[in-house]
Amino acid sequence: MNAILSHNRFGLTEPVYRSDTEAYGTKPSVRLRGFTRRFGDNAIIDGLDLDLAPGELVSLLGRSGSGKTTLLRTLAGLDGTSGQDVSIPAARAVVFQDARLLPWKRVWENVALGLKGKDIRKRAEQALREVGLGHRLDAWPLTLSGGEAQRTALARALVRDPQLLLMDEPFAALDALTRLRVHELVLKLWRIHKPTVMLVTHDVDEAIALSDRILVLDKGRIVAEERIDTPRGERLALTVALREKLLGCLGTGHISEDDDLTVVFDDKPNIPFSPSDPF
Ligand SMILES: Nc1ncnc2c1ncn2[C@@H]1O[C@H](COP(=O)(O)OP(=O)(O)OP(=O)(O)O)[C@@H](O)[C@H]1O
Repeated sequence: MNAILSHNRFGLTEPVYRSDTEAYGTKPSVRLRGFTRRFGDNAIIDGLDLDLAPGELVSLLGRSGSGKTTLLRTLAGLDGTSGQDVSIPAARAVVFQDARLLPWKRVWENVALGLKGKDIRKRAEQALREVGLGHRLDAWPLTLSGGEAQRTALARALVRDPQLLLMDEPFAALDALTRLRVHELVLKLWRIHKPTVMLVTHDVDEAIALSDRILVLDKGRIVAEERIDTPRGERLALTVALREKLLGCLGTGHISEDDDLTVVFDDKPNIPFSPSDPF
């Protein structure tokens, strides 16, 4: 069980205890039925059904070109969904792989960008404190480290109090140690604010460490799904077993299922090799 404070951005009240695996609400936060997205004649997303429960943290794995970003853009409302059976929350925020900060605006101004109403600086300040950057409010983005820039992007998303937080490989450009620290931070913030999260990642271990559920997308369809009930603190042993299975679903990301995976030697019989061999 994790002791957290009940969610009120401007006045933290009594603690609420919530386990990692507590059941979520029954009414989905995100619901797609038979969703299709075409570019020309190609159905990049092909008749997809998807439900995300409120407060659920779901990772989306898939080879390059499988449609992950296209799906994320749909959930962000950045792509046309008209005439389709799509239900997404109104309050959404996106964190991209690059922090996308405006270099001519100070850190707090980047976080406050587009906010309306009173106490905008105060709200930005509060969000920046939450990501551990209360001391860099007036800094210029170009003076931030990669991890700090991504934390600023996270603060900019959080300050909007999103019901749905979408993240497109937000940790990919960070070094291994910084990535682990930002994982911890994201989990801490997620436990406090409980947005529904869709995380696009290429990193199977990251998906196992963070998620309630992992989806594997291939050619615009969900081809594998793993629900993880093991508490996050106890996932190391699980990782070893589950990563092989998920890597099997993914291939290497470079070799397609249609490729001929047979090597022919002159003096030996055909030797098949596996997409997970380290080439
Ligand atoms: N605006 C567009 N016009 C035409 N084709 C597009 C457009 N956007 C995406 N595609 C195509 O849709 C397919 C899926 O792209 P998408 O970016 O969703 O894949 P992805 O799984 O996120 O890949 P990656 O892991 O490499 O980022 C690709 O073949 C891409 O070329």
